[in-house]
Amino acid sequence: MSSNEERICEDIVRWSRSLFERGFTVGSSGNISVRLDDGFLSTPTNSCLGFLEPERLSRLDAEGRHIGGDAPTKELPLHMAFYAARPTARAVVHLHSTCATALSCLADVDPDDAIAPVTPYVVMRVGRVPVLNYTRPGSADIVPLIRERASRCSAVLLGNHGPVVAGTSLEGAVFAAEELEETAKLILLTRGMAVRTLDAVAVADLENSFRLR
Ligand SMILES: O=C(O)[C@@H](O)C(=O)COP(=O)(O)O
Ligand SMILES: [Zn+2]
Repeated sequence: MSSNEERICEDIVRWSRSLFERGFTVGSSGNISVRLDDGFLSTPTNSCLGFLEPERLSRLDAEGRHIGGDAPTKELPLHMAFYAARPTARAVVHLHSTCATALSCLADVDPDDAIAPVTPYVVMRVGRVPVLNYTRPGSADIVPLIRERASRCSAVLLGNHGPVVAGTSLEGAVFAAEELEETAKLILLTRGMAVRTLDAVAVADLENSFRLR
């Protein structure tokens, strides 16, 4: 393993532990992958994000075939679909964070954008977040749904399941997943209240000035 790959493995372990310790995901839920120059690294299936070991992370070739480490997350089709749709994506983070998952279960959420632009930071970090129809966890049925949305959206909610966020770096994907969760919390906290959202001019200004693709 190159020293660069070793460093990325350490980063995956460190960010995963941080997310777990702050309650962004529990048990063995959630998974993370990173795109390398010649393949991918992912968290192993059934692993707890709080207790990963760098040498046991799954190694995949450029086509997503398992070539080393423990067996990869069963959500590999989902991760690979994001990378295919977003050439600039270097990392994908899937969590079962509570509030974003709650939004993914609500029948009256806008399926084209579950996260209203209530603060500037969510526009900068996350953008539009569609809700995809429910598919069984690990099923390749999610692939066409991701293909349809992911070139325009860096984050989605899997229906009745939870958030998935792609980023141009691992840190960026983690920050976006955290911001998505915190904004979902704000949306739930203010449900039924007269919420003022940012107008289209403000949203466009933020997207043009700050949005990472
Ligand atoms: O919800 C699920 O079962 C998966 O999406 C998940 O979060 C954990 O799956 P593995 O990464 O295969 O452990
Ligand atoms: Zn899941």
